[in-house]
Amino acid sequence: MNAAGIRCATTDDLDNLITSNAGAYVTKSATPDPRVGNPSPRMKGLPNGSINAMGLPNHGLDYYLDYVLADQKKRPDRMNFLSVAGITLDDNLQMLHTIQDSAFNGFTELNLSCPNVPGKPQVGYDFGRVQEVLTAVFDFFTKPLGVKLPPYFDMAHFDQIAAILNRYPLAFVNTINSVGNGLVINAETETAVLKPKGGFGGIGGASIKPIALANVRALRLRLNPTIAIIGTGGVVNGQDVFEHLLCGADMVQIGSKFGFEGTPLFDRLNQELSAIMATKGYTSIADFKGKLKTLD
Ligand SMILES: O=C1NC(=O)NC(C(=O)O)N1
Repeated sequence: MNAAGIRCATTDDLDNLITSNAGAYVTKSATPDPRVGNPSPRMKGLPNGSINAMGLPNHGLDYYLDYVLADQKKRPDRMNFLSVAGITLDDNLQMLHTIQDSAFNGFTELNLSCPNVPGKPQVGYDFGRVQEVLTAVFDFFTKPLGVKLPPYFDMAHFDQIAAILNRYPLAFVNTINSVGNGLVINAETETAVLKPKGGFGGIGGASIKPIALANVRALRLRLNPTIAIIGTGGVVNGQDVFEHLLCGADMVQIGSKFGFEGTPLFDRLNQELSAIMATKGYTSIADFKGKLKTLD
């Protein structure tokens, strides 16, 4: 499926996704009200990925909630994900109450990892805040909900975030969001390529795959088996999908590459993954999911 933020901000984008061979879709992370986001240029394609400092531009929760409600009426058998990214805890709770009180029966993805709202730290890097948010959310929210996490880079942090997440009835954890606050420069003009935040932005694409796979594997080894894992980050071909699944992902999202290639990507990845499975004699993802071997 797509990753939140990529070709999923408008009803046209979402129509393209539901008529594609993607297994599911997720909507652009919503704030309670429409949001313009950061000034452009705020996203740049790179030779092996992308950098972005979008700043959560979106049409507001009602726009996306209306869309998924209409979709679930038309296609009750299909999975859909509604992403929310409140700037404050109150915004998140307000949006989740709206979703809880609505007829929506799909998955909610609570984005705790947007790196691009100036002055707002990523909740995912403040473990106390993560606990505060999830305690408040699960005080009332009973529908399937998962969290979108930033990448972690320290074994103790994998231990700490997993210990927190295991205390809540999460349907899934989506790991990772972009690698926050990288910097891409144009050496010829001696200028940062993005306008917002002095050019700092989230990095996506092939270069972040080792970080994404590590986070998928570390969390799969630590989270309760009742918590599914969506693997996101660095997927450009069927082998990358295979590697995410091997690390323990139950589903895979594609961001940067989907941004460049569009919906034909899903057909290509499905074909490439099927070819790899056939070569290896696997007839089902269950044959190899989570079965990464180590050298010890
Ligand atoms: O969670 C997010 N991750 C990103 O890389 N960018 C967007 C954004 O800036 O809106 N949000």
